[in-house]
Amino acid sequence: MSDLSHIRNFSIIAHIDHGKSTLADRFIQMCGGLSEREMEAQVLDSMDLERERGITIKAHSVTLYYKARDGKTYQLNFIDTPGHVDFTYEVSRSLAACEGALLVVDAGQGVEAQSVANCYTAIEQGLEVMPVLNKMDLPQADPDKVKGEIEHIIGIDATDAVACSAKSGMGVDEVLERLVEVIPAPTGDIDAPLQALIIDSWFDNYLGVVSLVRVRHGRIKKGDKVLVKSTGKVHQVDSVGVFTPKHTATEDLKAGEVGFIIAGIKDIHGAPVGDTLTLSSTPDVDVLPGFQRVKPQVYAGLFPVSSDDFEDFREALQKLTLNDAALQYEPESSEALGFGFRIGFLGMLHMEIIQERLEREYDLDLITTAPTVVFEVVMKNGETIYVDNPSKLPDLSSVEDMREPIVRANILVPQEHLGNVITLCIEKRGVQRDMQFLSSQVQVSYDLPMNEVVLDFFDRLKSVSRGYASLDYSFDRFESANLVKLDVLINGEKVDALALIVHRDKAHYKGRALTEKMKELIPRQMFDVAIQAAIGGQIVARTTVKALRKNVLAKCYGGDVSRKKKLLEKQKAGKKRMKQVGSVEIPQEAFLAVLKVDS
Ligand SMILES: Nc1nc2c(ncn2[C@@H]2O[C@H](COP(=O)(O)OP(=O)(O)OP(=O)(O)O)[C@@H](O)[C@H]2O)c(=O)[nH]1
Repeated sequence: MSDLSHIRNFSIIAHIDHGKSTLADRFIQMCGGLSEREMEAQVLDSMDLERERGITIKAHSVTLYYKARDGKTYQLNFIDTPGHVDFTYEVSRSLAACEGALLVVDAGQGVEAQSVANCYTAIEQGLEVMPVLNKMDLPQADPDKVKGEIEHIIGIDATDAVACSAKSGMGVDEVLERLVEVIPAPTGDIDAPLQALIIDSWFDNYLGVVSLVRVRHGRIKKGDKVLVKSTGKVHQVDSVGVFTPKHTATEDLKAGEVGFIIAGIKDIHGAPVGDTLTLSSTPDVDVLPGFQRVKPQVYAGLFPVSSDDFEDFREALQKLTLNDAALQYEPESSEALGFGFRIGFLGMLHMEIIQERLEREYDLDLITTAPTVVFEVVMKNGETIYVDNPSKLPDLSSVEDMREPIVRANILVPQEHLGNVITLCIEKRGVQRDMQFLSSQVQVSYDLPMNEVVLDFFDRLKSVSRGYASLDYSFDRFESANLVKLDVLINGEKVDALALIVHRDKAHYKGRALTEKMKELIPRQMFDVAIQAAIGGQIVARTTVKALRKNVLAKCYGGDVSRKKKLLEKQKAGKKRMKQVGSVEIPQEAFLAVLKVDS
């Protein structure tokens, strides 16, 4: 057996904004991974979008060398995890590479649902969880209260929780000391045949596919012939190394270590996440337990505003999937919007990010249709189909049963906001499953239709609880529901891209609210525009956008050229995201009007 006692592999579990990135930056600073100049704010959140939104999406790793008080130098491999509920699946992957996890809790804010869920995952995977109280510099920090919450809600001992401030640096050395003390060293045999788990793979424009791996046994070095177990393909290793966080080549990667491998693999499907690597000389090595495949939860159609952009759009999607295995798409054609793609997303945040990347990085103008979940439809002929597009719903006369996805949602909320949260859950057709009062917070679970949750539930929950409630949810089952298709007609023409699947009890209300909202969003045109909502053949709501009477420019005083120009520019910018449907110009917002009709 080899000596791995100097290695610590760990992740940080934290709710969004509790300070994970700030703490990681401190670690990097203290362990000298980067010079002061290179120490750009929040190095781990490297993607522009991530930085702007201040959230961590992709799991990365950093290898640091920490000289502890016992005089020994430890190799710390920190695997980053995303904090947002849409990306929960990436968490369990990152944890699979670790022996321990730091549970970072904002000492002013207390425990939040997302960290509870991730903590349970860590405990299930057999990790040592070490609580850390962060933001101790804040006046509202209440360590005793938060320790109590960690013990009550999560059920781990928090008496020895280390208190620190990632921002000021206070107590951070104590966090590192405790880390090497309580998190176990990995086990593994350097002399055994190579067995390595792919934690993540991404496409780099210069390097090709880069895979982050955790080596269980054996060693791997440049020039080795590596075998990808699931594909059976052999590739020659071009380089191995670690992120310090700079991309740094090393001589080899050994049992217990975490680092990257580059082996001339063309696309990420050639190095699937959760797969096992070995050497071509030892093809019989056992496959390590992998990860559950992620399934998209939300689907939407995306269409280029100009049909000339279709091929560019296809190429952009191909490139994005190189880095995002969760992204799935297939061509879709709509009578109203022409050719585009139906894309599956993990959640609304994922959708927004992809949309933004397509527009920013690939300079595409796209129209997105209202997102929908997948419905299970049992046909009278016994066949079961899955519908991810309302306009593809079969005629109800041939349908035996319609089923909608139900999620189990766990919500943590301070008592004073509980009433509002319950009201919201009832409004969203929720069924209460459990409620527990814990010191200052209440933990409630609800079964909720996923359709109600993915669209705006999270935002509503935040607003009814003044930001204090937190949420974690996961798919539970399909359940029969009285669902109907709500069609929208513009000047008497059904617009397929505006169709929705809704609960029958809410269909009339939704139809009215939707047509009202669309009336506000569709600009006045040279003629009246009638907006109708219909269920089956029956019209349930109608509004009209009155024809435009005078030229907008007439409003400006004759001489004010700059103002005129501004107005024209504004109109032009607004135009970019409009789509001509029949004779009517419909703006992007009108396609997403359903997201704005509740409350
Ligand atoms: N006062 C104070 N603020 C802190 C401390 N640690 C982090 N912050 C601030 O809290 C905010 C969130 O910190 P991040 O490190 O970005 O949080 P995160 O958990 O990484 O968030 P995600 O990347 O979105 O998961 C930032 O504005 C930090 O400056 C601390 O110890 N004290």
